[in-house]
Amino acid sequence: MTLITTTALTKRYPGGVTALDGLTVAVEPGIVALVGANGAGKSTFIKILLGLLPPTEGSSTVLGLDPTGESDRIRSRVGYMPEHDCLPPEQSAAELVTHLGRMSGLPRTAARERASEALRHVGLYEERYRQVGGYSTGMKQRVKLAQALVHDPDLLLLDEPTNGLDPAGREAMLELIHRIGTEFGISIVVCSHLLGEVERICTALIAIDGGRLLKAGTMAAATTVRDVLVVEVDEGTAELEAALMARGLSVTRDARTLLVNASENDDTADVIVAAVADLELPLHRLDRQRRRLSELFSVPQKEVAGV
Ligand SMILES: Nc1ncnc2c1ncn2[C@@H]1O[C@H](COP(=O)(O)OP(=O)(O)OP(=O)(O)O)[C@@H](O)[C@H]1O
Repeated sequence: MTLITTTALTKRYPGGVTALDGLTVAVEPGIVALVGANGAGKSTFIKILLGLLPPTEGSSTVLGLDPTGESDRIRSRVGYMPEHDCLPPEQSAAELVTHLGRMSGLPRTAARERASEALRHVGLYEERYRQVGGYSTGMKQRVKLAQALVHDPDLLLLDEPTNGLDPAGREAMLELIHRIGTEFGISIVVCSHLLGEVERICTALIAIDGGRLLKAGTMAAATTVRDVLVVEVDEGTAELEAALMARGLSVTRDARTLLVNASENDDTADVIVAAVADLELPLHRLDRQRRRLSELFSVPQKEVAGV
């Protein structure tokens, strides 16, 4: 079943801001990156999917359900990690997550057990009876993730889960999200304005810009390879550059990396390997250059529309 669909989804806030503007997407299950600059409309999109906000126009489905009429059913199957810190400081993580499990409809004992389990998954089991107010930012983010997981959802909507974290904390959070998505088989939508980090852990992408769809599809398609081969040798870069040019290849050099145009000749990789062997150089790397996700946002929108 398609995870999320939207048709011409539009949200205009009172006061005239158009946060979403005719967004049409269909997303398959997996770990989905919802990317866009600050103010692009990501939080608005998530809130509409949860049924917390009505759209001005258009429609959507989440797990086949309609957020405008079936938001209770959606919230029983979807876990939501909001962007901002909204945790009561005097409660322990165990109390808080149990309470939110109860609110999701779990009986008391099941809520307590599920809360312990969710806190174990996010690495807070040992600390679960401490007051949340004394937690670090990383621990607070993990509590928010645990409460999103407590009722065993089919889909997690995570709004900027790495916000406020230092590089090590971000890395750990991304690893955790990836593990939850792959080991538990839960679909996840991760909102982020940091392209590099979602590029690594997500299988699909929805990119929005000013409330409009910039691109949607698999991450592999979004970062498709280019007709450029990347060559690195441990020594002899200049010699190799000259040898490749002598063999008629078009080469540009970027420090220790040689970028070789491979669009005109299928044998380019073979020619490179032969040149490296002739010069008896230690080959360190030879592969196709991938397009980075960040490049999506640095090209004019009309160039991307047809991709
Ligand atoms: N309740 C509101 N009333 C009026 N305008 C709003 C409201 N909420 C959001 N907006 C505006 O709608 C636009 C999209 O906001 P939204 O929060 O959805 O973007 P975002 O991509 O999640 O950004 P951020 O990452 O900064 O939260 C912004 O211009 C924002 O100022």
